Amino acid sequence: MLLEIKDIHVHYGKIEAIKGISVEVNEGEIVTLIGANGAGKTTTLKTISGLRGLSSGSITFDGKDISKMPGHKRVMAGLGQAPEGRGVFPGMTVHDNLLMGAYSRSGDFTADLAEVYELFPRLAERRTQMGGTMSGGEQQMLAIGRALMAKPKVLLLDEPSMGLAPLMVQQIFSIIEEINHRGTTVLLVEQNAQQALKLAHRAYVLETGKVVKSAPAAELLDDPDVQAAYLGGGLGH
Ligand SMILES: Nc1ncnc2c1ncn2[C@@H]1O[C@H](COP(=O)(O)OP(=O)(O)OP(=O)(O)O)[C@@H](O)[C@H]1O
Repeated sequence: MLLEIKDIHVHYGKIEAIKGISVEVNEGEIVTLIGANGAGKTTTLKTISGLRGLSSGSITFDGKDISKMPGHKRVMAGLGQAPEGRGVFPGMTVHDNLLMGAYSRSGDFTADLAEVYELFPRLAERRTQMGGTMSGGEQQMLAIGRALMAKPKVLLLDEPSMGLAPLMVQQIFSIIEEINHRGTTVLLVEQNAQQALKLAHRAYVLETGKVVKSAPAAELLDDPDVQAAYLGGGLGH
């Protein structure tokens, strides 16, 4: 197993937001965490990336306990992050934003830059444009491209579909699929349960800080409870 989150508890002050969540991600998989607003998806992802500390439980990545490792070291160890709200540097060009993604690496990354531009032709067209003037979808592409520049073993994605038009969501999701085909494992947090379940191999359903279901994604797409709660009242897919 590449990434193992074991019985983590996370607090905001006295409030326990995550009440014992366990998630496993195997090499080569796309795993998704779905759930309503406030279920704890983002907090779980932030805890994995090191932006929040945990009160108890453990996170093991690539055979090492990283529970107490600082966030930037987790990136260097191979946990790539494209944060919620994108985190693009607005006053830097697209190109420089991408180069920032490789800051922790040594050696030549020309081939990786070329691959990111190949995956995202839109970024290649706009390489001299300022990050802050890109559209929401383009900024999402840039955030993912920048994360890829660190050559992650696992890519952590926090709601990449947020605020995007359906066509752009489809584009982003098909690029995520392609990134996975090329060998990167993906852990995806999504409100858009339908799209996420279509893309992922396995999924976890979170409710109020706990996992209430975990199963192959295709199974959850057909689960009447999941359909009623997260897929538009079972209107099909
Ligand atoms: N900075 C914070 N301070 C206090 N409580 C917080 C903070 N961030 C999140 N919470 C609380 O933690 C719980 C989990 O929130 P979280 O953002 O992880 O959920 P989520 O499933 O990602 O939802 P959303 O899709 O709305 O982001 C919620 O009850 C939320 O109010």
